[in-house]
Amino acid sequence: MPPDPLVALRGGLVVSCQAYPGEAMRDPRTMTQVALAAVRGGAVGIRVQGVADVEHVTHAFAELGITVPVTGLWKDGTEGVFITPTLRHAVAIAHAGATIVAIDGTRRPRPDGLSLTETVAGLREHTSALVMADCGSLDDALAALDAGVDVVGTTLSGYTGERPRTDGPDLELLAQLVEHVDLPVIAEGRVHSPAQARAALDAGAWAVVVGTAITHPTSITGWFVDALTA
Ligand SMILES: CC(=O)N[C@H](C=O)[C@@H](O)[C@H](O)[C@H](O)COP(=O)(O)O
Repeated sequence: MPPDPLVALRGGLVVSCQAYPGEAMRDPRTMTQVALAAVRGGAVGIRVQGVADVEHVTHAFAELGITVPVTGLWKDGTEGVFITPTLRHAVAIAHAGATIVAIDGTRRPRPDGLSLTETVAGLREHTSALVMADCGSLDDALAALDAGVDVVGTTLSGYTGERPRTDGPDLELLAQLVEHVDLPVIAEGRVHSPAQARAALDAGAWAVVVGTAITHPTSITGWFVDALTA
């Protein structure tokens, strides 16, 4: 059986609460409020970006007695390997309070020259956090399994060149991971409706992460505006 925090996520919705550089909502207090609203709505997990947001959300949860596991990541840059790209970033996110640290789980060279295996080993040496590999293909996820991660996600499908950027979630990749990777598989990326979330669970996802469609008002507004102006 997987570790307890992963058991807590099973069959549920994880809400990713992220604002991008320069946006009005990019503030740890705002993201904490969004996270609290998501928990009130039934989210079984929260995903947040950056040391300050992880600290703020985990402190608020502790004060309020909320035990929902927090997955943390640190985005550094926008090109190539940018999701928790190095061991330094990963350790900082774990020390900020994340129960699960999401890291780039692709086979691309990492900026600090460490392999994924070395990164996972380093994280285990310095912290007790679980490790989620954000993958872009089946080969990524198989390599991540070998590297010793605890859970894999389809997070980077459509963003690394190995898979097409589907309109909705990459259910085909999800099914491949569920069949071939003996770890919990999290569906993440472009889940834009409750029906798509349900389809991901039905395809074998351990849990479903939704970000933009719940927590990014600028994108959601744009979808409506596009519909009105088409
Ligand atoms: C590719 C990348 O940078 N993904 C990031 C990972 O944390 C976030 O920007 C996404 O919002 C998150 O994965 C959830 O996906 P969606 O927002 O599509 O529901």
